[in-house]
Amino acid sequence: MSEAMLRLIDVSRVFQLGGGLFSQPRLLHALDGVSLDLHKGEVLALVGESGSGKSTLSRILLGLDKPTAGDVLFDGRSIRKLPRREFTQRVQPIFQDPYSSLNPRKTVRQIIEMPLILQGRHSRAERLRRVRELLDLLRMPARMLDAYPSQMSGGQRQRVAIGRALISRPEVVICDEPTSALDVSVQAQVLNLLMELRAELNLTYLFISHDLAVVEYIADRVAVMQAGKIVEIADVDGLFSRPQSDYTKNLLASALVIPEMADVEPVAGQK
Ligand SMILES: Nc1ncnc2c1ncn2[C@@H]1O[C@H](COP(=O)(O)OP(=O)(O)OP(=O)(O)O)[C@@H](O)[C@H]1O
Repeated sequence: MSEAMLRLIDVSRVFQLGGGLFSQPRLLHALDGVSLDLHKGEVLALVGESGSGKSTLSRILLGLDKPTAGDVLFDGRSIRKLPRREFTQRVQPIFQDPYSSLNPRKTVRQIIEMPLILQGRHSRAERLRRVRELLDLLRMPARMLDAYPSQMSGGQRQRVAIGRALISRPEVVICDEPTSALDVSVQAQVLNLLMELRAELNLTYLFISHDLAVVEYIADRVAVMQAGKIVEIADVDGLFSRPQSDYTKNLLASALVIPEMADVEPVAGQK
């Protein structure tokens, strides 16, 4: 496997909860000595139950939060020492909810070109050319340029959020549950689009998801988190066919329960 684009070295993040005049604060170890490499060109999925630390890890990888201990390297350099502008150009997020992450008062064109405006290096014509190019890549018609988020479907909004992430030509994309707010029928289209874009643009993905079926479909490797630690990391086939830790085995077993049935009370007299 090729070199690490992002490398977490023994990263911890401790939150102080509560505490007052007469009580000590409680320390919550959201991340506890996590070391992890994201290799160039791979899709590394991060799974684990709610509260295991996935979002905290992604916020630290994006430089939106700082570790209490340890370091994060991007392309061999500590992100603490990288100019913020360079880092945000090369590492971009795609979040779960395209409804709240898009400004309802901006058009598709204005939303997608915003990162280029912030960079301040592109003429108006150059920005429009890049947005048009991206719409093509996103399989969206050029007439959508002037549409507002309220005029679009959930899938189209997530395509726009993907466009905004890709306009600055990043190398790494941190996808935090990018399809979980979408209808099942639209999820597959957006996942396929993400995979095509990865091949066309040579992208590297860290892909956070609760949905193990999605992970099995999209990932090359899977890291499993429990209570702030990585308990297992393996190639996707190995992890699904030969899970090593009890935690991973339980996670896979619970995913086999049909969600609709899990909430149904057994009928009296039946098991
Ligand atoms: N800003 C914060 N202040 C205090 N505690 C926090 C903060 N952010 C996260 N935590 C705690 O850290 C732990 C890990 O949270 P995190 O959101 O990273 O988990 P997660 O695996 O992403 O969960 P989910 O899948 O539900 O999003 C949780 O116990 C959470 O309550």
